[in-house]
Amino acid sequence: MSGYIQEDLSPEELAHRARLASSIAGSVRDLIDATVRTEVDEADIDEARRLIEAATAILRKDQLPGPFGIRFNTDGTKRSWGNAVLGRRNPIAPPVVLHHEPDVSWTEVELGAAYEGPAGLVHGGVLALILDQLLGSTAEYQQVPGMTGTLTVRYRKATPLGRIRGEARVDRVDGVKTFVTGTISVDGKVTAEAEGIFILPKWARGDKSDVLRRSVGEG
Ligand SMILES: CCCCC/C=C\C/C=C\C/C=C\C/C=C\CCCC(=O)SCCNC(=O)CCNC(=O)[C@H](O)C(C)(C)COP(=O)(O)OP(=O)(O)OC[C@H]1O[C@@H](n2cnc3c(N)ncnc32)[C@H](O)[C@@H]1OP(=O)(O)O
Repeated sequence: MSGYIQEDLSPEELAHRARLASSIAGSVRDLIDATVRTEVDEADIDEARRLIEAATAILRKDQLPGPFGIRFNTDGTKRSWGNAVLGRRNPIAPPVVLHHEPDVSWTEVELGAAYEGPAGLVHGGVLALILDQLLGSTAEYQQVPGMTGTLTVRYRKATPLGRIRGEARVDRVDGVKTFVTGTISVDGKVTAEAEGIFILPKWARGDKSDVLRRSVGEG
């Protein structure tokens, strides 16, 4: 399967690239929030556009031919820096930082104006996006990874924009299928519940899944 790349970078080089990735993505994320909320006049919009287009031209000077892919590091960690939820380099990603404990994986993330659905509330698709990754990464961390086969979300209460907490646990494993449950909560109250069935695809069964199972955690 293409897009999975082994890269041998020194820890110093990796740390350096991580800093660069986070800094540019953070600036663009701030730009997205500023764009959603700006009230400036046309002259300021024109000036801002000129500067943004100049910045884009600088970044376009040297580009990957396609998406970032998933890169495996020598220490066994991997980088999914283009990932839509976790991607360190991806300003569309909230970004979600996952914490894995023996029985539970969790995240706390601040969702601002760019993630709005109903007025003042988090878009349901954004919650599903976060739950998909959280539940999928939980399965991966427990060494029973898979692609999302089915994700079911029950929205119990509206989720206001701001700080949310996600939690997930592996419920059971049945052959190549891992069943994971999770919640989104705000101020200790559950606003959404999910169940995901993660399936190890045929192409990743056997020896390849051993490689994958050893490569957990984001570098
Ligand atoms: C270097 C190696 C790398 C290997 C990587 C491999 C896997 C891990 C991938 C990622 C893990 C990492 C992190 C996870 C974190 C992220 C979460 C987000 C992940 C995504 O964003 S991912 C994108 C959205 N996702 C898709 O793009 C899936 C498209 N789809 C397919 O790729 C296939 O459709 C697949 C694989 C789902 C199944 O295909 P298949 O041919 O392998 O399965 P097969 O027929 O063998 O069925 C086996 C058993 O699963 C049952 N079954 C089949 N399909 C089901 C379904 N949909 N729901 C419930 N159960 C289902 C059968 O009924 C049978 O059950 P039973 O054994 O009981 O009969």
